[in-house]
Amino acid sequence: MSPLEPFGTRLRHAMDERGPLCVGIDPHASLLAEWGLNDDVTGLERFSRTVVEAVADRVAVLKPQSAFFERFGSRGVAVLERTVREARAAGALVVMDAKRGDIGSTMAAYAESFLHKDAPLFSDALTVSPYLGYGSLKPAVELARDNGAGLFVLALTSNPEGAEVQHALRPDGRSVGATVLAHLAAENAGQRPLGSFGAVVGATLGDLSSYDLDINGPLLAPGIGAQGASAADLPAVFGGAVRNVVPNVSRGVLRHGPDIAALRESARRFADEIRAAVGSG
Ligand SMILES: O=C(O)c1cc(=O)[nH]c(=O)n1[C@@H]1O[C@H](COP(=O)(O)O)[C@@H](O)[C@H]1O
Repeated sequence: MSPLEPFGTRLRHAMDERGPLCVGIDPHASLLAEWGLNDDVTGLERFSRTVVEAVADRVAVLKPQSAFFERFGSRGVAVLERTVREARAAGALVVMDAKRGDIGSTMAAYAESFLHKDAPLFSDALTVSPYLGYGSLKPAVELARDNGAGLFVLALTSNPEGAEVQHALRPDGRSVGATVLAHLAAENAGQRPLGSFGAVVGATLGDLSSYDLDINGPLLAPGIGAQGASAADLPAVFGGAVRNVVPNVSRGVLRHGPDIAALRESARRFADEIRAAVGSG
């Protein structure tokens, strides 16, 4: 197999072709019940297959949330492997939402699990936490680079509890979140058309003009739909960086299942709202 182009390059092309929407695959127990499925591995598989069938051939990114699969043990993880494979085969990029973060030596093993091209769970990108120190992510940065993959580093998360860590001021007067963004900008310097090392920045956060979001990398923006933000909020939150935003919607789309046409229609509506708010090109 020929080596993959860098994640940032592949993502930019996918966003240009399909629009920037990322649909989350979050098989909450409550959603399985709403879809008339059992809260077991069979229900999990049915749910995930349905989402992939509905949207993997039309949205740029799918983001499976690993915890919802892990809770079923090894059989759930096997479903996650198939979900990743099938979503990628249908042309979507897969961001594995596992929010890993550890000291450098064990971070390397987490990176091997998701970012090595021969790993059963190889994904185009992985969500990671920098809160053991940004430098602890170095093995993941290096492995991602070697394998054409990317990272989304939690910078300014969508949940209200994040502020006590992310807004905390360092001795140099900069906030912790701003420092994470600065590290990412350095990682992506000179990369065209887009760097592979993204930040997670909640769409729920209001005006972020005091932060430099211009990291030359993608900004994964959860919070639209169930958490109260809307596509119309994106320009005010992200300013000039809005062109690099990958808005994530999970429950806002998933609640329309299990009907494939209804899932597609919901994803299309969100994609249209995003296009209207952000503009194309
Ligand atoms: O990394 C993430 O994906 C993430 C970061 C964050 O700050 N906030 C956040 O909601 N997420 C994830 O994004 C998804 C949001 O789901 P909905 O609120 O259902 O759209 C969930 O899978 C969350 O775990």
